[in-house]
Amino acid sequence: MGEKRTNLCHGRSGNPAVHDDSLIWEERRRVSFERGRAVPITVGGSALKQLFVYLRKLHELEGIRLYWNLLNMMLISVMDGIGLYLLVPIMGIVGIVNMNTSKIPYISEVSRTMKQLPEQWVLPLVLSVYLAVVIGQAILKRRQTIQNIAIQQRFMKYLRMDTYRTIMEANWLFFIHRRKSDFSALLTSELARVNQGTTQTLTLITSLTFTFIQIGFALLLSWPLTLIVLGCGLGFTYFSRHFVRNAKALGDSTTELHMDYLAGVNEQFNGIKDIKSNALEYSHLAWFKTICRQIERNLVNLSALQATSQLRYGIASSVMIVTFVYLSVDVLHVSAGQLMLIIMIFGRLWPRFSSLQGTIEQIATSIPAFAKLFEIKTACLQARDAWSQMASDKPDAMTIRDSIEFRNVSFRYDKDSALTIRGVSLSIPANSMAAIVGKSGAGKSTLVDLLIGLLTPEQGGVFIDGRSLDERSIAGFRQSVSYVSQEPFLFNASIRDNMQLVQPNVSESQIWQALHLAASYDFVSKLPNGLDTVVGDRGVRLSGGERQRIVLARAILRNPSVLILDEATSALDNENEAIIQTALERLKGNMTIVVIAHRLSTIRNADQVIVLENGEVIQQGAYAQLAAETKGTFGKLLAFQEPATRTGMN
Ligand SMILES: Nc1ncnc2c1ncn2[C@@H]1O[C@H](COP(=O)(O)OP(=O)(O)OP(=O)(O)O)[C@@H](O)[C@H]1O
Repeated sequence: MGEKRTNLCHGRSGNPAVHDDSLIWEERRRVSFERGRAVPITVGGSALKQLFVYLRKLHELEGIRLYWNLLNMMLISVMDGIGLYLLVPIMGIVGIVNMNTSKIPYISEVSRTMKQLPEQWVLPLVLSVYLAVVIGQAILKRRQTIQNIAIQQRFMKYLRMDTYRTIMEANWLFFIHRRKSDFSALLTSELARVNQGTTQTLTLITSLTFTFIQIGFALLLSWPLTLIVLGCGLGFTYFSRHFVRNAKALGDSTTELHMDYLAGVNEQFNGIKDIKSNALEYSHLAWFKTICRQIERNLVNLSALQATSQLRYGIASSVMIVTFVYLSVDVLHVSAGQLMLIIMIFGRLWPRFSSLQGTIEQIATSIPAFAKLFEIKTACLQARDAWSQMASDKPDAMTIRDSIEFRNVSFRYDKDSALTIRGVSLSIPANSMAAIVGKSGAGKSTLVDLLIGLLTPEQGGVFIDGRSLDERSIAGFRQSVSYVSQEPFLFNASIRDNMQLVQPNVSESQIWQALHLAASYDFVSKLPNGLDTVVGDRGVRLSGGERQRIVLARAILRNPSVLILDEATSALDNENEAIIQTALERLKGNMTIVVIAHRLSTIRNADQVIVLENGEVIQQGAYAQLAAETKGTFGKLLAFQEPATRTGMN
């Protein structure tokens, strides 16, 4: 069950100063938290532009449906206004208030018409119209809510698909330089916030529509008072703009914290065995406590900000109502009906301002998520894998007839670092077996990554059958490669599912045949559930050697033109290694095999051995020929391993 991994946890666990470790994490979190707060924010800046990019996309996707939705909203607002409007004559008719409606436009005509009707009909008629309007509005509202959700979810699906595809199409170098958990955070919490931001923006549009229509009705009822309310509302919104700025700053630190939280948690659970075996639980607990505290503080600050902003609107609302009532009664001497209207207008309009403010603050908190999405997507597009630029459908696999050649290939990981591969030239004939050996860090895996086209040479080129491995040929070439990495990966599914992943229509007998070739037949057939055994997270329920053999069987099942094994037999015992050697010998005539092995007994049957040192090929030739050169690097490596081989220790 030897779980192998290379992550930051592992690096940290190697540090004996466990408590210093947690301090470093504390500092990192503090810096990242403060960075989130200290960033100079301009809500009118590029972040807002990114929100508009996505709104434009939403518009592109929904087109006419968005306008229908808007129209629906307007209808609802109009009905809301009519409902409110009808209340006035109703109250007059039933005598709740003694009001003079002659100065209110339209109402006076309606009252006059109603006076001509038989008295017993008036109230039922008005109430029926009122009921019809309110019910109609409720039905429309229901429809609009469903439409809104449908629009949001369609947009969410688009965002998910588009983001996932864009990330998947980025090249390997991009993934090397990025924290993988940031993609998980983006596809989960950050997209949820983007969804919330879009929802809030739609809500803002709805609220604005409602507000404008209600302002229209209010202007009809009493334009001077409406203008006063409007002036106060706008002034108040202007003086509350710092709340929006602070909400965005808190949104920034929320994004940082989500990403750090997910990165840390992922790392720790991937490295749980190291944590438990080295008793590092407490240092990680300290980190977890710190980040939880920061998340808590962040959310409390956000709620406090929103509550303070609403409190200010609440206080302003009371002060203004008191002032209006005083002015209306004592200074303007308005009628009871008019006063009723003033209170109704105020009661309807003022909450609109505070809800608009609240919505704008919520949009501001989600803007950093839009910005993050935009940033990662742009980086992915800039690092788009050459093959994905050419192929939108799965291309056909390529058959290699002649050779794979490296012509004077040089490569470095970062532009400021030294070359990792230096002027390598070599040729691997089709259907032969080549072994790449060398000390740790010599550049073997990098060479293989260049061969597969995961990395692009800085100088020189890789040629397949004399044709450069470029964006036109790479997609087909990748289809013909099976690669078994140093850390064999299995999905948390059954052995059968893991096999079908590479060949969906494979038959049971083909699976057993591949398992047989990979020396796995015996142990799989002895498992109580056979092929249906679930292997656990990354294959954790299997031993390291068993995992390697299943992954090897999966690679063979694909029937590739090129089979690449990067330290794929390191965890096997001598008996199983011998079985795999025989299998490779059998496969050799049908496919090109490239093997990286520290254990030199694995490559005894190789047609060609390539010895790397510091990224250069220092020896190349048949196994026996290089073994005979006892002063050469290969001869020395062999001499070093031979005693161990003799005593069966490797
Ligand atoms: N992602 C990376 N970024 C920067 N440098 C890297 C990266 N991956 C590898 N290197 C460096 O490139 C050099 C060659 O690494 P590589 O993994 O190819 O060696 P290797 O021969 O396969 O080693 P091993 O046998 O230990 O797996 C090493 O010095 C390593 O530090």
